[in-house]
Amino acid sequence: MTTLINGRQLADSMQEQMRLEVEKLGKQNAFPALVVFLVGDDPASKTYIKNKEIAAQKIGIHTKLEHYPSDISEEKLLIEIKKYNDDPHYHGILVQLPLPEHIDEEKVLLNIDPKKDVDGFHPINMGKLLSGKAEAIPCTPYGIMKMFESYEIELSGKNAIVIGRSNIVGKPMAQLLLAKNATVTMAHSYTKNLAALAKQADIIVSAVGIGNFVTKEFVRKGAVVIDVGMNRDENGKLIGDVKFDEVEPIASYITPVPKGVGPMTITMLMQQTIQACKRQELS
Ligand SMILES: Nc1nc(=O)c2c([nH]1)NC[C@@H]1CN(c3ccc(C(=O)N[C@@H](CCC(=O)O)C(=O)O)cc3)C=[N+]21
Repeated sequence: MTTLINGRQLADSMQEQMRLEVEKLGKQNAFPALVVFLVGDDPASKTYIKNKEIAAQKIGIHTKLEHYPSDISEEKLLIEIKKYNDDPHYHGILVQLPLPEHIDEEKVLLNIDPKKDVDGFHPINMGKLLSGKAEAIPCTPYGIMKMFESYEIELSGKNAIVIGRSNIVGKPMAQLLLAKNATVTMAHSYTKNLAALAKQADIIVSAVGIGNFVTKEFVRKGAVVIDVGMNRDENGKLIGDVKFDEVEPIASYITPVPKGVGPMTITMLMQQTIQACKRQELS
């Protein structure tokens, strides 16, 4: 029997809790607000941002979109970010990635006030994640941890493999699993015998960005399979990294795409905006 991890449903119930919390905060004169920077017109980025706005509206978080043409200079972008660092009405700042080639992503992230870094991408927050005392945690891995918690999936002593080593998903995911006492393998494009390695794992998290990459050869009977992929097939349909139809019968738990990890990413962003607001307004 395979359990489908319903990210959409978990996201909805968490967002309803957050709505109540935001209502209470309002009575204390604290109104969570998030600014989202979008540079250029990448259609995928626009979809994500639209979904963030829908969630924020449901919860009662104020959002503002700062949309710039793709040729904005790095200097100008940094000036715009600084304005929000200094604006006490905004508690969270998110700069949608990826940025155009001519802008140094690391420099931009370094210029967000770490207190307002609701993505957890600032080097200070990434460093704190390593020491186990992070305030902001990258939203996708954080949302996956909430899925494990909600479905009571045991991590301690389990063999987990994270496929993909990006700063925003793979690396923080591995740290969070490690903190819950999993034995973590990090795999990437240079890893040898990947399918055989993955087949030893109790938990597989795939964040490679290649459709149908994880086939049944990767999955041991009863493994937990988490699909972070957001890929398009030849017809433009959204698909994950996992070849769902053949992996689903083997897995004990599996996330779908869409309505799996994606909605949880957005939910955790909202949660961290609320936390940032509380820290900035109530202390
Ligand atoms: N600074 C920054 N922070 C991010 O958190 C960030 C980012 N940059 N850049 C891009 C990635 C990707 N990401 C997603 C958000 C929502 C869905 C989402 O809503 N997915 C829906 C469907 C979306 C669709 O239909 O295309 C689902 O899976 O059900 C997916 C992916 C956030 N990211």
